[in-house]
Amino acid sequence: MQVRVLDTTLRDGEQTPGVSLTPEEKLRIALKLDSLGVDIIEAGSAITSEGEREGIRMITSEGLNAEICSFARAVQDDIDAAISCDVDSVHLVVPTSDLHLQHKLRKTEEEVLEQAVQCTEYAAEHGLTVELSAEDSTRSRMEFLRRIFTEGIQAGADRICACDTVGMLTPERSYEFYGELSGLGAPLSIHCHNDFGLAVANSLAGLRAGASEVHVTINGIGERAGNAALEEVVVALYSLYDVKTNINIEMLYETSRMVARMTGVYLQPNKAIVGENAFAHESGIHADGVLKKAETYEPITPELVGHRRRFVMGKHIGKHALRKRLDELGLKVSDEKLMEIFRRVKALGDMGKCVTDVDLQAITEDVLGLMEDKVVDLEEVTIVSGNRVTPTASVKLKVDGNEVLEAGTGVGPVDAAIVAIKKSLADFADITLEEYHVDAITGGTDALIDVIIKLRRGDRIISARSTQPDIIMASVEAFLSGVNRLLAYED
Ligand SMILES: CC(=O)SCCNC(=O)CCNC(=O)[C@H](O)C(C)(C)COP(=O)(O)OP(=O)(O)OC[C@H]1O[C@@H](n2cnc3c(N)ncnc32)[C@H](O)[C@@H]1OP(=O)(O)O
Ligand SMILES: CC(=O)C(=O)O
Repeated sequence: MQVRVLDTTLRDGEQTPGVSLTPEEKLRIALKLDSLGVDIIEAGSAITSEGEREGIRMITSEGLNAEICSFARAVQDDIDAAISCDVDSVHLVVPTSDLHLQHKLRKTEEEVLEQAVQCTEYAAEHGLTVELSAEDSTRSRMEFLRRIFTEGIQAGADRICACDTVGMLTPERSYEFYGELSGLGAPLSIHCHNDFGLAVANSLAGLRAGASEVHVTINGIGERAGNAALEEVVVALYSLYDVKTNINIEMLYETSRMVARMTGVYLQPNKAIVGENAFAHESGIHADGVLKKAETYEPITPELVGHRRRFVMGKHIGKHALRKRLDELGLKVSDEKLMEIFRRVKALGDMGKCVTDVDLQAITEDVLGLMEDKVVDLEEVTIVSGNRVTPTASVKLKVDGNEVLEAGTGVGPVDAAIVAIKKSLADFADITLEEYHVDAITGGTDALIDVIIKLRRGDRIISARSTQPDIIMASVEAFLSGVNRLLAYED
């Protein structure tokens, strides 16, 4: 069995409140989806706006492998708009529940049926592949649903789709429901929403019942709680049901990240398959198991979906994972020192802190006694800054026992201070600042400032950190801490 994938990230996904993509962004995502291997790209809803049509046209003019589809209501103008974008197909949507007919369309079943048939004929006559879709089908009368699909197929619909528009199915009902629609004479598609968190389970149940196409979005974005997530459906089919799709599974993680970046809808860390924690391990028992045999706590390999495994340091850590991380950071320690580092990591965890690599390096260097004799010590720092002066800093340092006085100017007070320190050390060691990152941990102008820097000396790169309410002092301390650690390694 092979399942076809219709990706609607660019249509239903873009209907996520707050998301709108420019034509160029749509094109970039479409190119990615095409290389991912989706069979059909629902590129948008051509009637929506001029920009939407421009985006769809940009996509159709690329000659992609995927079929390019536009959403259309059962309205001739919508189909004409789709035709003007040169799409291959329309996802022609007709509400079918009494609720939608009476309150939204204010039409009878007969009127809607006629509208659906006419629009199907019109689209087919204009050379479009037609996927006739019933909106709110899972709250519709089965008899009417079967009738609209049967007459739609007679009118030229190539495929039919039943939408669980507000996510009302359960896996059991989905199996029954799609089973009843799977023998009507055209391939059946599934379109499930995630209002009860069941979109993926319902999609899988419907596919098992005989549907052959599934509508999904990257990261499960879409209206309200979203749609069935492509990555979850595809990997479940592959790993749990032994069912094939044309998706290049190893591109799932990069595609997920791209869509998150471009839509601004970022993932919760525990998102299945593509979340940052999907292959991360902190607890000692798990990490030890994974180090010995990854399958113990990983149902699939991270490489399968283009992700990566991570071991996270914190309260639940065990010694095996700690040793591994220290090895990766190039820090060699005895069993006795390992126990001391282990104890300190646990103590930080008990204080509610997460332990970053910078913290782990600092703890290890302290335990190893690398920091006992600081080569560089700050005696004084003075800053002058304002709207009519060039930011200037003077520093007095003790460098290897000798007093060094220097001054520097910069684009701001932090830059001036770092320039002055670098000048003080110029004759002593060739150290360069590779990265500087600053965060305000708490809110307000009196916030705690967290500065993380990366320094290089030759081939060795280290990170250092300082957290203080004063951004200049945090920067100076982080810099000097990094310098001392680099110099300590020299010994
Ligand atoms: C479940 C889904 O995801 S449906 C897809 C949702 N996507 C969109 O809405 C795409 C973006 N939408 C838009 O840009 C606009 O809503 C447009 C251009 C489609 C229409 O805009 P407007 O003409 O201003 O109408 P508006 O959006 O206010 O109302 C929708 C109209 O379409 C009708 N309609 C809704 N669905 C359908 C349908 N499937 N087939 C036919 N008519 C429909 C409604 O009854 C209403 O008609 P009315 O004006 O006669 O009352
Ligand atoms: C058509 C569609 O997106 C829905 O019914 O959910």
